[in-house]
Amino acid sequence: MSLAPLPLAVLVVDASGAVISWNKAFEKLAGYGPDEVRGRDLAGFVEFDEPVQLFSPTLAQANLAGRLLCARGCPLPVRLTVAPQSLDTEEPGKYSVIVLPLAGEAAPRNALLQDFPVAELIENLPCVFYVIDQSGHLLLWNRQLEHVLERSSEELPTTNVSMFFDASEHQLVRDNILAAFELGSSSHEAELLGKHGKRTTCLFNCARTSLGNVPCVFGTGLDISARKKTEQGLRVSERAMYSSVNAIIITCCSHGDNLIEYVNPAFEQMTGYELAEIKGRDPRFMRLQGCDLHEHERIRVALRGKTGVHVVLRNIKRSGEIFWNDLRIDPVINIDGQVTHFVAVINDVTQSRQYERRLHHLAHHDALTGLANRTLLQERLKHALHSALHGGAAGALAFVDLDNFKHINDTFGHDAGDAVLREIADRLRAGVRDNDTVARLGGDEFVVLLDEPPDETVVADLLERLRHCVDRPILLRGKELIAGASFGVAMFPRDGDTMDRIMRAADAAMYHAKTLGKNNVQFYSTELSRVVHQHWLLEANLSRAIRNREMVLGYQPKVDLRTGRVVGAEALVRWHSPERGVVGPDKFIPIAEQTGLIVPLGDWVIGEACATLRSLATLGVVDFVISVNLSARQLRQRHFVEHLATTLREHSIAPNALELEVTESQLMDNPAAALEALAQLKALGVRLSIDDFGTGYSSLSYLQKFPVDVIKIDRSFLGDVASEGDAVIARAIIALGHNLKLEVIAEGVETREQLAFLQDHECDQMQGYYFSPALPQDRLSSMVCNDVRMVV
Ligand SMILES: Nc1nc2c(ncn2[C@@H]2O[C@@H]3COP(=O)(O)O[C@H]4[C@@H](O)[C@H](n5cnc6c(=O)[nH]c(N)nc65)O[C@@H]4COP(=O)(O)O[C@H]3[C@H]2O)c(=O)[nH]1
Repeated sequence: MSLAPLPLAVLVVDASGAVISWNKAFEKLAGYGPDEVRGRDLAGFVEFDEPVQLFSPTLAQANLAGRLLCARGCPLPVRLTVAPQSLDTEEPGKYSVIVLPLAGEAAPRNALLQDFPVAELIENLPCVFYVIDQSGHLLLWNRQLEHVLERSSEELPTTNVSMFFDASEHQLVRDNILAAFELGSSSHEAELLGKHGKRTTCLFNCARTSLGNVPCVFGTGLDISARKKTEQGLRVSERAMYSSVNAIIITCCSHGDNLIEYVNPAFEQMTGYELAEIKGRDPRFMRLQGCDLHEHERIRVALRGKTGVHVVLRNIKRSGEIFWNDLRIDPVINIDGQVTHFVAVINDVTQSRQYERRLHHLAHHDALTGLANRTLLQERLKHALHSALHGGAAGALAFVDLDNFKHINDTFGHDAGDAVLREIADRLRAGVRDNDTVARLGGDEFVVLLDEPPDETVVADLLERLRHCVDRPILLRGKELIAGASFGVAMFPRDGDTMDRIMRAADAAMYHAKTLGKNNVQFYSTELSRVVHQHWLLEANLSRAIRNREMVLGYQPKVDLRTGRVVGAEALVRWHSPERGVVGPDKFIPIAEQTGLIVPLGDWVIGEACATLRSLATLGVVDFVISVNLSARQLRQRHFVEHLATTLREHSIAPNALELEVTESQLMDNPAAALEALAQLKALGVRLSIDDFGTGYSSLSYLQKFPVDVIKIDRSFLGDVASEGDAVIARAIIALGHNLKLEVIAEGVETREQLAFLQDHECDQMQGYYFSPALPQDRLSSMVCNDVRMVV
């Protein structure tokens, strides 16, 4: 081991105490030259306070006090540490003696420093070291600098140090070196550039000195690249946080609470609160009391568990305005793994929330009336049914169908219809409690869902009251309209334990209310279910029957009352059902009307009647008229006239061989629309007849305008022609028809007296069991071909 660089005074002695080696520091401390040390004993230099047996093989370490006998003459109090050089196995029995002056007696610091191995130290410094002359060139440097600059030691002294930096920093570097020369010291940060692109940011600290009278600056450059990078990163995050459009709150939770430490400008702008006034407060001061409790609980749990959470809730701004927050809270963990802070990012989602709500409202409400729509009704019914099935409380569902809506709509137009629907909606809504639901399913179909009514009597009373409300006149453009409504009610779970069953039961009850003459309230019952079931069965079978051609036409002859000749026939449809036998039209025509099946059925009847006319024509029968009954629904079909023209053309039938019978009530339902439809049919050339005349309330002015050819006296007026009442009406109808230049036909003629009456009053034609019921086509053909006549 070399003792030379050690700053402490050290001697190495053998077991006899003879000095084997020593260092410069010892010479310095004792004031002897090497020749004066060599060959002497330790005892020649040191006086121990107590006599000691020093060097035994068992000695581990000894601390002793004594005096160093210095060359200067005065003994120096010292402490000696003696230890065997046990590691040096080559030279056993050697001991190190470190001589330390006691406090106050230390050699001057400079003296120690002079012995310090400065060159080695500089070389191994963990930073850049340099000495620069006034021209800006390096005089001295350490390995670290070569390494950072990626240059060899030959290149360094020839380059001005400013060249080791980016051009943008040259001035800064020069200024700082100059400052050190002028002011004694300076410090700055700059980035050293390696020859091959390496960049090292250093903190330079330099000071003025001189080497052999040459003024220079020396200093160190500490690599702060990593710190710079972190600082830079922090600055970016801080900036990002500052300029984020999302509001950010940082809270501190180190002391078990959660208090605001920082909010960014976006937060201040969003809430109106400034950092200064809310710093140190718990962010909960902004919450809307009593709302979003579930969300607040989730936040509480997350904060306690030091985890993240995402919620959407309402808070209050400084202005008192409530706003919707999309709030994401995340913990911030320090290097020790402790959660010290939480960062909350808030997005104001008030607008999108309102938009969502609006969409939700639109998706769940009827645009015209604002009532619940089918979707919302189903949701509420599902919920009510669930409570009924599991909680035991019953519910009631009522279907409400307006009785006169179609008439109002057709007569007064759609605007009036809409106004009526809105008014009815208001009345229904006003008549129930807040937790009940009133819905509109479309058209004039309303539904009332009663939430947990006490019993059926209460339901009946309430719906009866609602019915009265709906039945009150509605004032529209100075006219009083009455909508009237039929109510069908199902109690659940008694009448159904699924939504579908409940709806069907209420629908069935409403259908029943309609058949009972409308404007009444009917509850569902099992008996009703049977009737309705029959109805539905019929409905299902009817559509199949039309497809399977189970329909048959009968033809009731029409007789000229002057000649007794058969001049025409009325086509009457029958259903030859494989299960039920022959079913009369009274049973199925109303169902066909309700379901719309009347349209394909009516088309079939017209086609069939045309085929019969064609077959009669081929038998040479001309001037023969077949009439068919036309339903109002057919008449309303948009392309009915074109369709009819096509059918006539296809069968090569002259239009005036076909007569269309429309009932008086159908025409008067919407006279204006009827007038237009009849005019188009007339233009086509077909004959038109008003059926059941006298049963409706035709206004004479309309009657004059309708382009009809025939009026048909309803058979109820021929009941007892002997009675003055019936006879008067029948006579008046015949006279009226003739005055309007129309033919008059009597239907349902059964007796000789009726016939005589009609002949006496010059009625033109008759049909009825007196002469013939409806006949199959072949029998009609043979009757007409054989000119079978009624005896007149
Ligand atoms: N008591 C009595 N009745 C007689 C007499 N003579 C004929 N009748 C019956 O009176 C009804 C006359 O037809 P409607 O008034 O047009 O009344 C028809 C008509 O409104 C409707 N209908 C029949 N076929 C069709 C059709 O193809 N289309 C449409 N839309 N309705 C039809 O069904 C109703 C009933 O038809 P039907 O049962 O065939 O009953 C027929 C006929 O069989 C009689 O002397 N005494």
